[in-house]
Amino acid sequence: MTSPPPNVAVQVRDLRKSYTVHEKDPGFVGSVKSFFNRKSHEVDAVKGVSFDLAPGEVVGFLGPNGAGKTTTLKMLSGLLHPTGGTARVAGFEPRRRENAFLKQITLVMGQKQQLIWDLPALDSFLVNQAIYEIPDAQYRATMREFTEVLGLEGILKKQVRKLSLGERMKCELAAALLHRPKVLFLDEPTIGLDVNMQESVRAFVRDYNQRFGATVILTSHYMADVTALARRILVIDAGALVFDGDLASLAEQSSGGKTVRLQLRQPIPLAELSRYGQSAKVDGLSAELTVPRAEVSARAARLLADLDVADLTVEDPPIEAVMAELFGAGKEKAVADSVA
Ligand SMILES: Nc1ncnc2c1ncn2[C@@H]1O[C@H](COP(=O)(O)OP(=O)(O)OP(=O)(O)O)[C@@H](O)[C@H]1O
Repeated sequence: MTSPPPNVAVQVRDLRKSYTVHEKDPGFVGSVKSFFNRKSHEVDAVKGVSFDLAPGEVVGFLGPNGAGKTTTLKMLSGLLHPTGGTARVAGFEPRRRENAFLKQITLVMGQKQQLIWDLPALDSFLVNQAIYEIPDAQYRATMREFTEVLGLEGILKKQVRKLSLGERMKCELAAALLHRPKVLFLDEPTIGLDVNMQESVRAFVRDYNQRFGATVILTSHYMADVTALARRILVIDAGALVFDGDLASLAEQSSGGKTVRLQLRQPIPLAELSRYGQSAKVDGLSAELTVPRAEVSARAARLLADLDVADLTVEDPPIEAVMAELFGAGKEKAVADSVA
């Protein structure tokens, strides 16, 4: 494969990964049987994915459970060898795991930890300083910045096992970014965190991206992470890329209509508002309803002409609703949420 142009940080072409899964009946008899007659089948986890990321781009990588997100990120960070296709990250072929490559990337998995459990986080940081050969001055400067942005003061010297989940996640992020990688693979970095902690992780990632011009691929089940950080969205479903575009165009994929919110000067009976659209709600002088995407202008004009409207806004459905609809799961909930 020829080198990608310098304005491409991540280049993925027809990337594929199949796992061989060995089957075994439960129990001792099953073990003996499988010893003599081993059965297996292939799982095509990633089926020919292609995309390019520009340096500094932040991309949300979305998809239902088992879609192939983690497998893709593991291939891009060199932990898994692809079955087919090619990837180049920061100019390197990930599968070779060259030192120079490892210094350019990081993989953060919210469900896994790299900090040493029985030692203070500071000790793990020193280990990483040695592994990544971070010069002392750069280590101290980065530690100062991270301590300030993440609020690490007071927790660095505590045994990791005694930290709260949120405190530990902040330390995990700091450890993973200490060597100032240029490409970040963040797999569910906010999983299990409370809303405030999620927000501080987001702020940290945003700050890091801006400060170092890092390229970020982020998977998250919390749409707030994605909407706050990423303009571009890649959606993978059953191993295949089914969407690559901005958030607004993802919302366009929804057939669920748009939400019209009204601020009225005169109260209106619910039955009357319901004539203009679906799922109408009235709360005092505030009202909302869902109207078909293609008829938004016409319905809005009618509402303005017929009612005493102080303010009218039109919103796309929440991204959760679009995703639920795209994946055919929780459709009723999606519709309910989209007008909540
Ligand atoms: N080591 C493995 N051996 C066999 N099959 C695997 C292995 N790892 C993942 N798979 C399968 O590959 C598919 C993709 O899994 P992957 O973990 O990449 O999905 P994901 O999109 O990250 O899902 P989630 O959102 O649930 O984390 C799934 O069908 C999964 O069961």
